[in-house]
Amino acid sequence: MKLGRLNHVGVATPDVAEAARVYAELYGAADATAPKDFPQLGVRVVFVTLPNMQIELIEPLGEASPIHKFLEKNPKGGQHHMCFEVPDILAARDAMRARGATVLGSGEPYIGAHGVPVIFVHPKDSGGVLIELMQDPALYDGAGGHA
Ligand SMILES: CC[C@@H](C(=O)O)C(=O)SCCNC(=O)CCNC(=O)[C@H](O)C(C)(C)COP(=O)(O)OP(=O)(O)OC[C@H]1O[C@@H](n2cnc3c(N)ncnc32)[C@H](O)[C@@H]1OP(=O)(O)O
Ligand SMILES: [Co+2]
Repeated sequence: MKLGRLNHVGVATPDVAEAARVYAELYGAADATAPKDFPQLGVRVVFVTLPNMQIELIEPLGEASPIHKFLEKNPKGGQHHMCFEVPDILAARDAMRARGATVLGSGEPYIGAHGVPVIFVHPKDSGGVLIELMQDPALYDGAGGHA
């Protein structure tokens, strides 16, 4: 298993609409979706699309959100994770474990905001950077993840 394309950088923020305004007005990155809630993932999301990748602005939906603690520690928000595409998410999960990394949660891939299965690798395994691995959408056949 080796990393493929950088799909997105996740940025935690207390207010995705306000963060999207900053990327549009300060950087001219105005190709952004409307805020959308993903209650099953515990986040509200705006995708800012750039020529080569996306910025995924994420706001917590309540205290059970996986980014709630991060925002408690960083109230103004900050860079949260990087997401790379992989050709086979189950093979990637197994490779991470075989190489001694900690796959978060149950380790079962689940459907992320892009509609394909994802897993997360603990930040302690990558020098303090939380890594999301995403099934390459072009190679997704509908298998390997649950909603
Ligand atoms: C939009 C949907 C989806 C997509 O489709 O793209 C997403 O990207 S959603 C993104 C949010 N979801 C996740 O992050 C899921 C996986 N995350 C987790 O399981 C947890 O958040 C975590 C990474 C295990 C952290 O656990 P938590 O309980 O929130 O905090 P702790 O205080 O226990 O953290 C332990 C340790 O890790 C450090 N940490 C926490 N978050 C990060 C981070 N984003 N980047 C780097 N380091 C992080 C934290 O500081 C602690 O360190 P120590 O104090 O040194 O132990
Ligand atoms: Co993400």
